Amino acid sequence: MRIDVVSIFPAYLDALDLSLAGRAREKGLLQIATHDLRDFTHDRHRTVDDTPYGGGAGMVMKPEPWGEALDTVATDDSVVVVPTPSGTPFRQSLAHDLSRERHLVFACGRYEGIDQRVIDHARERWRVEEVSLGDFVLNGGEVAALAVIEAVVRLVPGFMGNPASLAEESHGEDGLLEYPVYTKPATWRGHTVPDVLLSGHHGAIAAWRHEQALQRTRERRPDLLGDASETSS
Ligand SMILES: N#Cc1c(-c2ccc3ccn(Cc4ccc(CN5CCCC5)cc4)c3c2)n[nH]c1N
Repeated sequence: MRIDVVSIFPAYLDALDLSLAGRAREKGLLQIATHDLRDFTHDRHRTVDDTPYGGGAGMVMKPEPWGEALDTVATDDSVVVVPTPSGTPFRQSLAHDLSRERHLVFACGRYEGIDQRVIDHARERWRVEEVSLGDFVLNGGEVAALAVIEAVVRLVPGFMGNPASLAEESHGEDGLLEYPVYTKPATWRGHTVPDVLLSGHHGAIAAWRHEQALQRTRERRPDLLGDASETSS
């Protein structure tokens, strides 16, 4: 897989060198490159924004630099991922979908967003996914790109050291939240580990973990359980 990220703050993505993505790059499973949007401007001030048509606060990112950047970076089989507050909520299902793609191009906006014509034009040439991390407001798309990249890259076949750990994850096939996890010491500041986890009884451990996951999901994310959440025992 290849990932290209276009941003006016490309150094924001340096954190990827520290994470799983860095290891994937070493293993040859992943190529990642960042691009400074200002390198696709031609004026002395390397201008990337202007005032919004129709008025309103803030500035909007100009279409021309984005057009040149995507022309340069994207290829026929690219998927252009655009983080935006108005995007589709990013879910594990989309992470799985994107992990099978050959080339992802992240368009990280700033200011009040990217001129809509950039997205509309991109949809004429590539698959475009406008995604949101959640119902809160960030100052730009870089943080979202980091999160999406990490969620996607860890699903790339051959990437995770222990693929079995992917099988048990939250928001996976069973759609429940993660059960609580423990490690040594057995007692820490007066807090003990649940006896069942020390029992060696794998059936009982699996049942306890499922019940814990169900209880947590009921309490914190009843929406994941559908209509049955109120009535199930
Ligand atoms: N993913 C994700 C995101 C983002 C995100 C992603 C990308 C960009 C690019 C710029 N910003 C800043 C911004 C802030 C407010 C608005 C809304 N305004 C109302 C009237 C005109 C715009 C538009 C943009 C971004 C924010 N925020 N939250 C998420 N989950």
